[in-house]
Amino acid sequence: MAEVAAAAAGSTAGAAMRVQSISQSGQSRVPPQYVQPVQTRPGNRAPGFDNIPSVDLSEFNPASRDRVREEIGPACRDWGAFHVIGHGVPPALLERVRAVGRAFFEEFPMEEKVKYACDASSAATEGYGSRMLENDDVVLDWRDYFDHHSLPLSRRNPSRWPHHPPDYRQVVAEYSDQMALLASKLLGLISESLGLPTSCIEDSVGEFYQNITISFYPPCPQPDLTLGLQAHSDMGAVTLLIQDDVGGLQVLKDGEWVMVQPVTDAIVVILADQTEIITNGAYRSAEHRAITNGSRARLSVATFHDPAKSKRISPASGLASGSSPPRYRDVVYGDYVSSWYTKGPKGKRNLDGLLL
Ligand SMILES: O=C(O)CCC(=O)C(=O)O
Ligand SMILES: [Fe+2]
Repeated sequence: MAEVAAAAAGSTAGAAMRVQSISQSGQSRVPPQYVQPVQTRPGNRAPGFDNIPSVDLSEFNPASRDRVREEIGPACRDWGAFHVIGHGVPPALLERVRAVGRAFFEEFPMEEKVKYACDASSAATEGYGSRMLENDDVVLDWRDYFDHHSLPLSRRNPSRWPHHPPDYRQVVAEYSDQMALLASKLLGLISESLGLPTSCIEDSVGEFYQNITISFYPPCPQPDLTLGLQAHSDMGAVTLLIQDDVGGLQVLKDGEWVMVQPVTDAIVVILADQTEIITNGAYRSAEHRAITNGSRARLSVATFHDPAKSKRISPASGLASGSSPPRYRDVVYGDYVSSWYTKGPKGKRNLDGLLL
């Protein structure tokens, strides 16, 4: 342990232990804080499904809109997560954002990385971090990350983002804009697939508060005992995620963990909790987690689209009236976020707490 502590000593703010430092120290066992209790360990793969569903948005025009809606509806209802292909975001940009992320984690020395450390004493601050929750009694995730506050533009300050490689900031800014456009297009289709006006869900969410989190999961000496990221659903409206070819994202489907197999150039769409509330439970947020890998480092880039903290979220009137009353209590989004960070995700317990 002394070596691990020494290897992690490069961290300053909050003295957070960096998973990458532990991984590089070459220990054959993970420190005890990373060992999951038996019931949440990765276990065996579910035999039932090879992958989450896939929806092709190419040739997206008024004539194909019906087909796309018909595919998106069941994917949202039965899974809450699906791949989109033919999404119009240039594959070179997806590759570039993965490359700049990898460069930060793998080419920057630790003493440079920690200059960007996020404020470990409060939740979801921008920068380089290793712990999602402040609470000390939780099992730790085998993950380091960099969180960027990217939209609205008033929150975007690229001077707080890594300065290397030289195009890091420009790539992340361009990626942010492309993801917001795609999120808006998807929320429109998702609304239509429920018979709602195109803008219904986006109007309920309001202006997007977008964060981009690049997660880095270093090789783990005990992948059977650990999780890269504990089971959770995302808090906001919709998450767009890309991963590399290592794979490790899993989605819970009918009580079994299904591997999200990497699909070249695809983007994973993950419905988040506010969309479940707005659709009055017609569409469910996806419970998901990341497992670790014994030999290869894995990188993912998750782009979250959330309401403003002051926004009150409630089921859409078109889905919660007459014979189908509201199934969720209204919530001010900022209160939802505070409670999520205080209690921790434990699957979907925060959303379940709003059920009427
Ligand atoms: O790395 C992944 O695949 C999952 C990331 C994720 O779920 C998150 O950041 O909320
Ligand atoms: Fe997530």
